[in-house]
Amino acid sequence: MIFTAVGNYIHFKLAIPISRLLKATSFWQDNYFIFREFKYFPRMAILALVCLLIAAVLEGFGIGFILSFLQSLTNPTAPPIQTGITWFDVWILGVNAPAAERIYRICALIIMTTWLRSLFNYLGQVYNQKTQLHLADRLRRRVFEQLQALSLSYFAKTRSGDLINSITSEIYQLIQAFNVISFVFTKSSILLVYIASMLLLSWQLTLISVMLFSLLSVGMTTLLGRVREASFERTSAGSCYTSVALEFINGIRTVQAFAAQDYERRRFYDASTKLLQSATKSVSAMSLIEPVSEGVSITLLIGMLIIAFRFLIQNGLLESASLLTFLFVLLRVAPNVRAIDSARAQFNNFQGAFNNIKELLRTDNKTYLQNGKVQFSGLQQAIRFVGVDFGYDANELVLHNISLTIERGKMTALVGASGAGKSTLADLIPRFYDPTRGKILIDGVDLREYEINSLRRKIAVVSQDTFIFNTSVRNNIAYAMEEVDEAAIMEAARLAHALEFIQQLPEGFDTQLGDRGVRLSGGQRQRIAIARALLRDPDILILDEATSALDSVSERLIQESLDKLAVGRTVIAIAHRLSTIVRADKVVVLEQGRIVEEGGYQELLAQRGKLWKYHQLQHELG
Ligand SMILES: Nc1ncnc2c1ncn2[C@@H]1O[C@H](COP(=O)(O)OP(=O)(O)OP(=O)(O)O)[C@@H](O)[C@H]1O
Repeated sequence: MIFTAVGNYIHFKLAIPISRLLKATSFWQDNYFIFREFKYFPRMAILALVCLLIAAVLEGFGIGFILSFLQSLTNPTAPPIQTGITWFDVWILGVNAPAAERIYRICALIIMTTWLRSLFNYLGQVYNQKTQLHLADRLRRRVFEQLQALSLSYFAKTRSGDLINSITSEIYQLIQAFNVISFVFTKSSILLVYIASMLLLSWQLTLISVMLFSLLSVGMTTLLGRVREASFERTSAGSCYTSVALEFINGIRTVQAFAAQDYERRRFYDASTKLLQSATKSVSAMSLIEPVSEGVSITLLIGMLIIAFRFLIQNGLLESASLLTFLFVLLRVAPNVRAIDSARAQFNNFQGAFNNIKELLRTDNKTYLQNGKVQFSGLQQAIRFVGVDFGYDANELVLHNISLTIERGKMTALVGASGAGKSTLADLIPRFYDPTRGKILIDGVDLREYEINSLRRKIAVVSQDTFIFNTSVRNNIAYAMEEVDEAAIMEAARLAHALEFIQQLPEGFDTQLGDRGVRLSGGQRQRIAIARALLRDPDILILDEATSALDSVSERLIQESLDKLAVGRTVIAIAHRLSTIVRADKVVVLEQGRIVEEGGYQELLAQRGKLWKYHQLQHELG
């Protein structure tokens, strides 16, 4: 018991000096958000630990048997090593049997423990890897849920390259870190067993070894700090590299059109060089750990030998044979200590990834849209904006004191110069953002009280930048809808005047559209978007420059379809071309985020105000 307690104490001293232990405590607290994931697969994690622990204990037994074997060979007349457990000593070790038989028994035991250790090591590794893969899966899901819950403003402020880097490379690194943790666990368990056997041989030498190796570990802390620092730099360089690469790929047309290959090459090479430099720094710092650790531990071993010889053997406190055996064990201990130091270095190397994922999963510094409970079954009367202010940045308002009523079944058009805030105003209705001040009521209920998905399911938005997924035409039109009638998809495509070009595609509705719909023209993408909106049969239809990418003939045809679709629905239309909104029931003119005119189209024209000016301008420009 005492030996185990001392061993435990010494083991911790050896593997993690006090200062590191304190840091480690805060480390567990800091990273609890990741460790708590283990509760979802406790059986696997526990099995991994138990198997690795059994393997470590078996390794200890193996060493004990080897020691016994060596002793039997070098000094056959000496009394055999015994465990003190009578049945084990008599029946297994055969202490009463002749020397030759004892040697055979020990050989058999060495072979058996080696095989058993290998088996448990294998099982431990399998469960360990499985645990890590499950952990990676859980973390990926958590990150995804976090991204789903975040307000759009977060995405406006964050580089997509950073997010992709977190979801891919950083999570991978984090899992590598867990690999290192289990490695340290295994090695520490083995060390514990070694230290117990060292204590049996000489507690004085054990104490000195533990103190010296602890000093070595403390000395390593400075080096580990450098590794940690380098890891943060590498994470940031990795994010930057992914962002640059992503922008280059996404913007390849613009890059080529502006003959910006040299400019992009410089950006890419810079990012790649920074990644190289930070990775080299981290590798150099890490590579230093092993040789330093090796040099110091060999020096310590020789020092031990001198101390033992000078003080213990000469004073008769230790026999030479015991010293040799002790050194044999110590020689096996040293590589384990070095391995643990290296693993600590590697672990520090992953700190950047830990911080990155932790930062991404933090909830206290991000904006979320609060979900309501009221199910939205459809607009009954009107959408009312009451004194709404909004700013993407709280200090810089984009909309000022908007008070507006959008009546059910009517078409409301938003008109104004570029940047006046039309799209922003429309974005508040499906709650892409919440007002900074004031409120929006639907049938008298605050928008925030509605269950967000029930609300969004009744709204369709056709915007200027349509996102086309890399899947078939059919799946793009019926995006995220299950069990949709084929005839309904065809009808939506027909109404959006998309049927003509879809039927000419090589595989019709089954044609894969490529990343972001690169295989379609701007106008074709817009038609797919209109078909997508029509298929949803929405209650509220937001058309934000929905026909801007179409030629005038297509625009007229689709406008007719949209007009038909608009019957009985509430439509909010944003258009620069006034011809598309002449049938609007109400026109709202915005200027620098303020409503400056509101009324029927003809009525406003008659007033010869802002709308009339726009009208005149467009008329003059033809
Ligand atoms: N995601 C965003 N983050 C920060 N500012 C934004 C964001 N989107 C728009 N803005 C700013 O808000 C203001 C209003 O933009 P908005 O897109 O609503 O104008 P708009 O009237 O629809 O213009 P356009 O007719 O050119 O589409 C602009 O000054 C714009 O720079």
